[in-house]
Amino acid sequence: MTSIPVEDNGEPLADVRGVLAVDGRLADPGGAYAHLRESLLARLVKAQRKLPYGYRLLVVEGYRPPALQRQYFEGYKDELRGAFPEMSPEELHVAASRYVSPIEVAPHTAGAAVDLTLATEAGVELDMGTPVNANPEESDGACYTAAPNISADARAHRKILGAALEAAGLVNYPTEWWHWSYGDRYWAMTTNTRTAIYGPRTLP
Ligand SMILES: C[C@@H](N)C(=O)N[C@H](C)C(=O)O
Ligand SMILES: [Zn+2]
Repeated sequence: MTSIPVEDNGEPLADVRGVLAVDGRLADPGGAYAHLRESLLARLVKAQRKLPYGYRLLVVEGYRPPALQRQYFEGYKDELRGAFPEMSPEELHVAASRYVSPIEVAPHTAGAAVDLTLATEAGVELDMGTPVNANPEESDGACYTAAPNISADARAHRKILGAALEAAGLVNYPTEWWHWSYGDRYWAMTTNTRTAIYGPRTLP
């Protein structure tokens, strides 16, 4: 994926709070987690309008500073090393990359990816089969978007979420039902677009 060029269009990061419902479980003091590229946020607003009556998007994490992305990647690699001590460093890197992006291609550091779920108007989260951020080991693979080992309700909720977000132009990372992106390298690859339009940046 690193072969896909990035031509950042310079679009600013926008605050999601006050526009969509945002959950505070991963909040940082500066509010970085609640920022996304402007056009991605506009697409989420469109997606929310496509949801059935009474459903809302609930944003959990958007922009991630590079240092935090590295911390997530190394932390998960350490967890895997403890569980699978026989793995070589290369195998650990590949296995960790399934669930957390290595820094070179991380879409959250570009404000181009969002982790989100569905909730009621009152903010009660719907059953999606696993919590947001459940990893493949702890969820027995149920975090995969197309996993068969979830209830019919959870399947229906994933379908509703996916239909609204796809119609708004976002793409899903199939290891994680909650991870959607627009404008990053993974989006460019999936949509056959020549370049990604958002690269890594810092929050002013
Ligand atoms: C860690 C998880 N929430 C996540 O965001 N994973 C993707 C693949 C990422 O790090 O970009
Ligand atoms: Zn994500």
